[in-house]
This record gives sequence, C-alpha cells and structure tokens, in this order.
Amino acid sequence: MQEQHTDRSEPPRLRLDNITVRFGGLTALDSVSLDIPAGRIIGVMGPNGAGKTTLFNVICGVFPPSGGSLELDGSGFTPKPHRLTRHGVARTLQGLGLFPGLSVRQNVAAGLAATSHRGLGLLALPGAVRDEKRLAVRAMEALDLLGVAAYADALPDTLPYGIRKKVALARALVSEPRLLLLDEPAGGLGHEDIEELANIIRTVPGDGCSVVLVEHHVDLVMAVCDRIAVLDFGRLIAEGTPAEIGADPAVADAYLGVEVA
Ligand SMILES: Nc1ncnc2c1ncn2[C@@H]1O[C@H](COP(=O)(O)OP(=O)(O)OP(=O)(O)O)[C@@H](O)[C@H]1O
Repeated sequence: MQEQHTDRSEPPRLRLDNITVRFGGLTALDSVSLDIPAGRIIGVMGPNGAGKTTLFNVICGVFPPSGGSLELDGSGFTPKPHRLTRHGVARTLQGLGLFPGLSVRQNVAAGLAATSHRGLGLLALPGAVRDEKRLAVRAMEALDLLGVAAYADALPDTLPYGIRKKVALARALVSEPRLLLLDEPAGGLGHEDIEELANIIRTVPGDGCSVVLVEHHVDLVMAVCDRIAVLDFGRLIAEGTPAEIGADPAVADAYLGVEVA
C-alpha cells in the first residue's frame, strides 16, 4: 500500500459524479460520487445486491447511467465496451471471457489487437506480419510477468482455473492500461492463489496505472487497496483507508445487519 499524495491540482484518473442507475423502480446506484486517483488501488465493497457490479458495468459502458457523469483524466468520458482499450482502460471479468479456440498467447495478444493498426494480422502483408510478431512478443512478456509463460501454447480450457485467471489478467495488462478494472478477481481461487493475486495487484500502480477492484473477498480488499468505497443498497455509505473502513460502524452494520446504537 502507498501513502496518499494526491495532488489536488491534478484531475483524478477517473471521476464518478452523482452516478445513478435505475432498473425500472429499483435504484441500483443512488448518486454515487467517487474519485479514483492516478496510481492508486481503490476497492469497491458491499454486501450482495449493493450495486458493485452495476458500478463496474457503468465504468465499462455496458449501459449508460440514468443520471450523473464520468470523467477520465479530466475529460468527459462516455465508455463503450469495445473502445475501452483505446481509452487506456482494461478490465477482467468474473467469467474470464477467454477465447476457447485460441492459445493462451493468442488470447493475451487479443488484448492488444484493439490498439494495433491492423488488428491481429488479418492480411498477410509485411506490415501485418510485423504487427503480429510484435503482438506475440508483448503477449509473452505479459505472460512472463505473471509467471505463466510456460502455458503460452495451451488452450485455456485445458488449464487449472488459477492459471486461467492469470492469463485473463495478462490480457488486461498487456495493453499497459492507465486504468485497470478488476471484477471479483479472487472468485474461485484458493488461499495461496489469492495471496499471489494480491502481490500481482500491488505491482500494477508502479507505472501510474490506477486499479478499481470490485471484490467480495474483504481480506483481499483490505490488504491491497489504498482506499475503499463501500456501497449498500446503491448508496456510498463509506469511503476511506482500509483502517478507516475497518473501524466504521456503518460498514459493520451493512455487513452484519447489526443495528448500530
Ligand atoms: N439488469 C438488471 N435488471 C434489473 N435489476 C438489476 C439488474 N442488474 C442488477 N439489478 C439489481 O440491482 C441491484 C444491484 O445489483 P448488483 O449486481 O450491482 O449488486 P452487487 O453488489 O454486484 O451484488 P453481488 O455481490 O450479489 O454480485 C440488485 O438489487 C440487483 O437485483
């Protein structure tokens, strides 16, 4: 974890301003405002149905908010899922979303294809071949970083879940994003894998990338995040350092359903 040195003159990497999402009569997010500073890891926690996935989906552009706005590095941001990489935003999903027919290396290279001029070398022109080689090299570097380069030629479905999770993370990191969105990365992982995941997440802000970590696993959030936002019934009920969140009675109340005097 890093100390807060937020420069007030710098816009945050991502700003959520009064984000509201309604599904019919249900308010899934209720005027949520949150700043994600550059180079920081921000956790989003909350009990079931609190609005975490909805928040993640709004940032990814899965659907537009019913109200409010987003800013990325000080400019208005209208996210679209297929254009995230061009904005320097990468994400991992709960369902991993790996392509079963592509090798691990090709899956990771696909994370770069959106930034390449020609995609994945669809035409066998010299420039396209050069691009494809460059993508393969970058993919190998990302796999190496996560310690799974040995599986480069394997098909994802033949690999254990923990390895596939790392491949999905390598695919998100290969584009060197300025904002990384992680949706439940600890889901389905054992204790040792979660510790390893924590170490990997901690390294991401090294080059200024911000991380939004939406996660059920409270211990992981507490261990890696610089700051934590807590949602309950679509409202932001607390925001602070892990120590502040750990001591906040409203958070304990939301999680335990215990009436706070
Ligand atoms: N597409 C949708 N249509 C209708 N209601 C929805 C939709 N998506 C989410 N909701 C509702 O919005 C509320 C917030 O859901 P959301 O999935 O964001 O919560 P969550 O904090 O991610 O929950 P969990 O931890 O269980 O995944 C819930 O009441 C949910 O039933």
